[in-house]
Amino acid sequence: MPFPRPCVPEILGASQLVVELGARRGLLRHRAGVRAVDGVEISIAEGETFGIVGESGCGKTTLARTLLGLQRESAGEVRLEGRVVSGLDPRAARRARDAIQYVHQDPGAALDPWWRVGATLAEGLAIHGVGDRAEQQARIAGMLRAVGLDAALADRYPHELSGGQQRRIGLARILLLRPKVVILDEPTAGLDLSVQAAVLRLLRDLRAQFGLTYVFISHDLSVVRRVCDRVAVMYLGRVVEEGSAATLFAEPRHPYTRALIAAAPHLDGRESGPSLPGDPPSLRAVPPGCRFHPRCAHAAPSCATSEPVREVAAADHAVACLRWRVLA
Ligand SMILES: Nc1ncnc2c1ncn2[C@@H]1O[C@H](COP(=O)(O)OP(=O)(O)OP(=O)(O)O)[C@@H](O)[C@H]1O
Repeated sequence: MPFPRPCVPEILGASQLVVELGARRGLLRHRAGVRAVDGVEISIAEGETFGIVGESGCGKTTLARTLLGLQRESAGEVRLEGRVVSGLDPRAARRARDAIQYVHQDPGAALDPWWRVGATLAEGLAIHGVGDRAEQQARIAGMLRAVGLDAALADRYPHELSGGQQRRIGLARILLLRPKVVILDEPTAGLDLSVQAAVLRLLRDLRAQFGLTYVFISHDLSVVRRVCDRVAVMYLGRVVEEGSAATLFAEPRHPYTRALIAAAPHLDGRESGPSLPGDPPSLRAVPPGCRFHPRCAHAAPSCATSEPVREVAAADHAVACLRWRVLA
């Protein structure tokens, strides 16, 4: 049975997506591959933060690489902004998906240790033929400020930056390419709680500033529950459950989702995870009667929703309020 979906336009989607890895087909030796992605159907709405969770090895990274065009699909299709972008050769596949960028889970790995940060950032712009040297430098300085860093950091080498600063540089690097969809692979892994909160707040601000859609891959269910509008749960290459974060964590239906939530520390119904400075102190502390979602463009009289919608996720609100808009 298909999962309920929000009524805002899809920006990125996949149907019947299958990815087999490691298969060998020869005359004498034949080796079956691993179905790392097995019939996945997803539809990600413009402007939302879509979480993908599941245990190690369930296929999250392979799905992300396939959406990006770095891994060829064995069957099925990938859609970006209403166009089918699958079934192409690797270079064409990646080119067709310029609007999707990936933030690596190890930000240091995406930076060349021998290059100053500014040179790495400029290289991305040069490859995409953006501006002359002066314009590139101006854009880099502006983007470093947008991610909360001093422009002077462009002169540093990666090892001269903290983990949090490296993550911000990783974000600056891909945002310079003006993506519409950003795949964040474990964006808070290895950070202490206060740095996690700062990174999550930055991600939220950047989403609003640049009109981004996020695909948020994480093992940390407390962070996923806090920042994602909708969540897909993967198990053995399949999406076994998908729904709004609020509903999925409150009333998980699939036994695997229940087990995953039961195994997660601090997910006993209390607010958990890093608090985000600048957020409402607690979503639950918003007085009942607030009738519009933070990202709904409609004030109470014109909004079709009658619930205290700050307590539900954006996707639920999107379903309830047909005129829901993303304020980017
Ligand atoms: N190149 C490959 N050849 C064969 N099998 C692979 C290859 N890469 C990954 N796999 C297998 O595919 C499955 C999915 O791997 P994937 O890395 O996508 O999982 P994941 O959910 O991202 O894991 P993690 O959370 O640990 O990063 C695993 O069983 C893995 O062993």
